[in-house]
Amino acid sequence: MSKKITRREMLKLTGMTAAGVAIGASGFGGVAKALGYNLMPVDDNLLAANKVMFYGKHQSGIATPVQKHVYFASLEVLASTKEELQDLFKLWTPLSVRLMNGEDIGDSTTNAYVPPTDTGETNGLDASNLSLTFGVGPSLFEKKELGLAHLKPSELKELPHFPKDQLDEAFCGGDLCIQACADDPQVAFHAVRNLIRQASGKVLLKWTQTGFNALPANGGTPRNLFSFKDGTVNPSTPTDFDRTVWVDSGKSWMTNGTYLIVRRIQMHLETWDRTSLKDQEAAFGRHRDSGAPIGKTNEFDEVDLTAVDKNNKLLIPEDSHVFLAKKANKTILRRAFSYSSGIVSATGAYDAGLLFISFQKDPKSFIDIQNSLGRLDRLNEYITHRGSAIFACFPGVAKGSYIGEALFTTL
Ligand SMILES: C=CC1=C(C)c2cc3[nH]c(cc4nc(cc5[nH]c(cc1n2)c(C)c5CCC(=O)O)C(CCC(=O)O)=C4C)c(C)c3C=C
Ligand SMILES: [Fe+2]
Repeated sequence: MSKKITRREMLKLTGMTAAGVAIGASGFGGVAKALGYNLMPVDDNLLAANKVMFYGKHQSGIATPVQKHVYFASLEVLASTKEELQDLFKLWTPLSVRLMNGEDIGDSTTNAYVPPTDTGETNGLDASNLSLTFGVGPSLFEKKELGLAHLKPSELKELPHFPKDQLDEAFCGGDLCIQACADDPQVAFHAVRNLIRQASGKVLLKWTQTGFNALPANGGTPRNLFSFKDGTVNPSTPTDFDRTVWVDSGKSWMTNGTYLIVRRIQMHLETWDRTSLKDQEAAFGRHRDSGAPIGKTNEFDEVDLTAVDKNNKLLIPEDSHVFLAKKANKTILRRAFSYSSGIVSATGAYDAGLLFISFQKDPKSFIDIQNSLGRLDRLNEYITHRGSAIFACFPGVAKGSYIGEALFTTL
């Protein structure tokens, strides 16, 4: 059985690295071995209840059916060499498998005089369909000390300023991200908390956001805080995902990876709640209760942008959200969560809205859709974009490999 790394021992390890102790060409792995650690891969436990697989061609948390909760963390990297960062991902790999198995990150502590290895707040809970998705932001490649500049994909650029953006730096950017999704909020939080704790001195939390989804018992589309079904038109088949989400083979270290775009969008519930149902439906271009396109009956009926009423008036208004989004003729995977984070102190309004997360093989698809929504989208009256970040999500991890290996082994 592999020897687990306790926090105290980890502090010794990270402390040594941070202090610049010569650790030789084999880096962290060498030090770990010398101290008696076994960084052998941990397996997905096929018998674990409510479990999402860690290993695979693609990372979890993308094609994984959306869970009830998210804990999204954007991180600043403090590691000062590429090897240090690589070692961090090597360390996070077996810990992530354990977390997604619903296990503690280490053996339970028998010595009451040291802090427990695992923080412990998920004791008694199962894996709760935890998924973990790791990505790297454009700013990581600008850190000269890491020497990664030549590996930055041309698609990985900070997003342009969009009309109506009112971004708050407190919810923007990041060198790394961890998207932890689970059906229990404490399981998602615990995963990020323990990964960060074991990475002491290597990363700092930059910003975080929790979110939730109201998943109907019959498995239907969740409703957002404006009460509309959100996520109806989305890729669903493996062919759709190949077309829309996964970076094609031959595209360097990003092959089988994808680009994650996150936008923290405040939804002005007070204004919405004073709006007539007719105007609410006109803003989206869909009926609220059924989720059907205006003029149709069923949620999944085709959205026909040319359909007219008896007066030859477009059924789906030209300035509606759906009309403009569809008009861009680009596809993305939307995997959003609602959020509620108290109030905006300056106004007393709800700080609530949508943690919009999309995955696409090329960020240009998102940019084209957002530009199409632009100043015209009737929804703009009710929403404000407050946060924004983009991350390149690694391909999936093969057993025996580690998160991000393709990036670190490309010359
Ligand atoms: C740039 C991409 C998009 C942003 C930002 C965005 C914000 C946003 N959307 C809703 C609610 C709904 N969006 C719906 C459809 C829809 N939205 C986008 C893109 C963005 N939305 C696309 C590509 C589509 C699909 C268009 C199509 O082809 O039909 C819908 C309708 C139901 C559905 O298909 O999911 C809703 C509802 C909110 C509240 C919001 C910001 C807060
Ligand atoms: Fe939308």
